[in-house]
Amino acid sequence: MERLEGIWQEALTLMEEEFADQQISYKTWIKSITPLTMTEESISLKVPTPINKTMICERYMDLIKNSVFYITGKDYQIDVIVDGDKDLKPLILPDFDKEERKDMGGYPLNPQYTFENYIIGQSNQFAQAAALAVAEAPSILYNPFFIYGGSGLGKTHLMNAIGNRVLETYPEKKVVYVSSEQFVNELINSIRQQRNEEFRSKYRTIDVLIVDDIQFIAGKTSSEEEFFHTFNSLFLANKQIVISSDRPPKELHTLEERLRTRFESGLLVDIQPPDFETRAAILKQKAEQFNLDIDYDLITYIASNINSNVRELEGTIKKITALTGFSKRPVTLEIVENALADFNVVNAGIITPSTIITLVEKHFNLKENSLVSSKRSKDVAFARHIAMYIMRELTEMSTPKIGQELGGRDHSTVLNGINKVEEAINTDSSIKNLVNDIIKNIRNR
Ligand SMILES: Nc1ncnc2c1ncn2[C@@H]1O[C@H](COP(=O)(O)OP(=O)(O)OP(=O)(O)O)[C@@H](O)[C@H]1O
Repeated sequence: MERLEGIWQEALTLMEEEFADQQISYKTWIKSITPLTMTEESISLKVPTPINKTMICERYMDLIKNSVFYITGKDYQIDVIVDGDKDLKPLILPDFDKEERKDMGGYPLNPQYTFENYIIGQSNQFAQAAALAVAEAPSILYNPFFIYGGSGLGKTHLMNAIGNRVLETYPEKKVVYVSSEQFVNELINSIRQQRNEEFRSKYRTIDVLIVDDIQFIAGKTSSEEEFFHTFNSLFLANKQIVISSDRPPKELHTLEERLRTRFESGLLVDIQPPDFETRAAILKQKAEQFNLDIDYDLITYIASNINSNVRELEGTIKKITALTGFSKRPVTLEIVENALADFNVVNAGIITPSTIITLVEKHFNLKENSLVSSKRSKDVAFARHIAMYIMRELTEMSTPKIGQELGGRDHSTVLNGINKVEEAINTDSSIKNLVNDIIKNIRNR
């Protein structure tokens, strides 16, 4: 047994390297394995759920076998056994007629939004891997699952992809996708029509509840109250809850504390604006989707002019398609510039964190890299706070990402810095002018 444990530890190290940035998948499928027994020919491994077994057998068997072979020089047979003691099987309701789903309310899922056509890059791979894990094993892995990020970065796409995949894999499950605005409207109508009970029973018999843009519920007391009860009853019944928001729960300032705590109790993932390669890949995919014949040079030209929002990338492709008259006319630079003009971005240049850092340092006459250093002198700390504030204003970066850019500071330090600058701007007009000047310089650089 000791030998097996040693082999397994080494195998884990090898396998972890293979997963590189996909730590969620590694933890979910590989780290959860317990080595059980070993004979001359075979090794048995224990996994927590039947879904883990399926995933191991279908996706990761070669990886495991190869890693064990690399360490032992022997081709062991690998047996996978589900841990019989834990009843972690997903709750499956009795037969559920697909037609009935139409009566479940909520928006219909968008069949165009799938995992297959979701382009993965550095900015979203963590969110995508976690979303896929949730879709493959609802109620088992990450509950609630909370996705946050700026507008147009693909949250709705991922949420729908989860719903579509759940229905594909578990057609008997009741999946409801709803925006928080729709939830609020339905609640108000049900109160008006004295149909509260109907509303409650509808929302409390769902297997997977997907709520988009939860920020709109924050501050609406009776809706929060109702949502809190819906959340609790689903959660206690081991049903999957997926939530999206434009910011992390901590920054939903008007949200009741108890809801915030509930949201934070599951897995929080963020989606960042896509990097250049991802933008180019998304544009390429969208161009194919619209049958657009466009050179890769022009794709990269668009990718370097639109730097934050996937919706705008998509809009540019749609505009180009319209400008070419839906004909097979080749796309020219002129057409592209024309399309980009709509988004007011031609030659606007990209505002990167390092541009902001450099210009703030120059403005305060600080040495290069002062803001990312560990220096905490008053003037450096003040300039750093200004940089945090400006990053929040001019980019779509989340506070953890801003912290990362500024020398690995944590989310609460960034939030604190931004709050200080906000306060100063509101009380001191010279600081307001100073910040505005720096922003102007960054924009006109
Ligand atoms: N990684 C991606 N791959 C392919 N398409 C994407 C990707 N990310 C976003 N999109 C597309 O960009 C458009 C906008 O995305 P989506 O509506 O999901 O954004 P969102 O984050 O929900 O925005 P909002 O907060 O404004 O509702 C959609 O058409 C979506 O398909």
